[in-house]
Amino acid sequence: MSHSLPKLDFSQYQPDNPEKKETTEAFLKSLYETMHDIGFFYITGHGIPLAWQNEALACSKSFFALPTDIKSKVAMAQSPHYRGYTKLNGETTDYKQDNRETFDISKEYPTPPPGAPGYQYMRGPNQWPAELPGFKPVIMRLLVAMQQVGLRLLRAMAQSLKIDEDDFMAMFGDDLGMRMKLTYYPGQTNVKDKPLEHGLGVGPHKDYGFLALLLQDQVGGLQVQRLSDGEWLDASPIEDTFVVNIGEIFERLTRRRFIATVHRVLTNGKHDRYSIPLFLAPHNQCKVPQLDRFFPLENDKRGQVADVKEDQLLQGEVYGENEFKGYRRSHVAVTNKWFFYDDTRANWFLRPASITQHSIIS
Ligand SMILES: O=C(O)CCC(=O)C(=O)O
Ligand SMILES: [Fe+2]
Repeated sequence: MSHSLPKLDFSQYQPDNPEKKETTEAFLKSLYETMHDIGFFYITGHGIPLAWQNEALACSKSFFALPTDIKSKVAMAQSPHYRGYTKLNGETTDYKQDNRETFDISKEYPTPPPGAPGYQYMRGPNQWPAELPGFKPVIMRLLVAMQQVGLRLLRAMAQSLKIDEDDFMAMFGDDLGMRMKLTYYPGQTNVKDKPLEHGLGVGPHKDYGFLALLLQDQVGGLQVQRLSDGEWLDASPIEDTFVVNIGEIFERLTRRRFIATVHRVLTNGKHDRYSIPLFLAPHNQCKVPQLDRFFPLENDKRGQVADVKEDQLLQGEVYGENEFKGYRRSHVAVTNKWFFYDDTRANWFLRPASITQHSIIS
């Protein structure tokens, strides 16, 4: 089968090995061209064992196969850190309800101190299903491995853009923003978890933050919209590869030298599909550099800015505040249950325990 998206071999990228200077340079050139023209590619040579990938997909499948009342015990509504299970059709993309269930995980961070502003609660512990004791180690093993590959890809991207690598990487660090989503897209013929008729697992969208790295099973359904002609290309599954793309904020920071490409997932006619995307973003306190820090406007080749909506602009704003804004909107019930806006302090805070325990909104 031919695949219309480029495939890059990440083992060619060895920036710390002087003997691999040429292959590293060649990799960076292809990376730049790919991110400039298409904004989506597969990576091979990533170093994550196939067994870790398959075991994580199998664990994810076992989780979604649990009865709804068991899955609901780790519902996202239970977590002020926006972690856990979201039921079928629980989120909306491009005005249509998603035909998927998700389970959101991040690194295990300590709970923020009492009185911390709301956005700091994006960090905190995960929820884990007590019924599946083997789940956590297998999922966390993949999360750590994908995070390492993701950070290495970001470093390669900075090098290919010829921007200051240390300056760019300082936006991430230990407290980086990270989110893994286990996803389950029931097939159109699934009678238990019947998808809506519109046939979209997830509607057309650009990812928001910086980098997305995706593991998918062999079913297929992910499509990428080519910028030049609007054509939808299949990102057909290729075993032992990950699919890479960037988010809107990064697109903006590069002044569109790199593009954040629109993509969607079609519901498969017959088969259920499982995928595991990981999203990386700057650390909580990071002030994303002014947009012309890396690329002053006078050197702007494309003369275009990305279409990040005005209220998502990040200039001078703490990244964590912005990320929190996105989550507040996507998961309104979770927000109402856990947070309130305090006019006097002009910020969001966790509701006092007495209120959350008796909350009428669930
Ligand atoms: O499941 C996939 O293939 C892609 C999911 C996706 O685009 C997303 O969650 O942002
Ligand atoms: Fe996406």
